[in-house]
Amino acid sequence: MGDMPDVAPSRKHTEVAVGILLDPQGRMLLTSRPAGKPYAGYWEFAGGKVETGETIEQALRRELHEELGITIAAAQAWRVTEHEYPHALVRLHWCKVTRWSGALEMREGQSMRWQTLPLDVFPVLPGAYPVLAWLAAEQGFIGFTHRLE
Ligand SMILES: Nc1nc2c([nH]c(=O)n2[C@H]2C[C@H](O)[C@@H](COP(=O)(O)OP(=O)(O)OP(=O)(O)O)O2)c(=O)[nH]1
Repeated sequence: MGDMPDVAPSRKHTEVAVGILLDPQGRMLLTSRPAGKPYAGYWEFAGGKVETGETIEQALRRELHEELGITIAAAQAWRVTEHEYPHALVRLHWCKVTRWSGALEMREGQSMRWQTLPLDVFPVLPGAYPVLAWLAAEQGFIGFTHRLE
């Protein structure tokens, strides 16, 4: 045990850093999951798995650079959620990102949409539903946040 990195509180979770990119008008960036990944074609917030030794912020910076070609300024951890999928039990570390440099490029062949509530993209990864509810509460938005069919 002495050599184990003191990062993940539980080994059974996959730690994921997720970025809620917000533009100056408060719109949120949603991207579609590329072919070949679980839930391909589902809409999500950009991000990905934390690698050994990385902080959440480092992982988010790496993922957003790899996926979107941007370099983010400081990201602040906002909420943490968990979701159980058939393929994995994930712990999602949600961060709001309002400042970045570089133009958005879809480096993995994804699609992107700037969205306001209610989202018009469909389907959305179920692991993102709770965060949509919190964003709605923050914005004073009442009603369904996303389509279910
Ligand atoms: N990026 C992202 N992942 C989410 C969201 N909601 C949600 O449940 N997840 C889950 C889906 C996946 O199980 C996990 C993210 O893993 P991933 O497979 O996309 O990560 P990755 O890009 O590092 O993948 P890879 O290198 O293994 O291909 O988190 C979300 O809004 N954004």
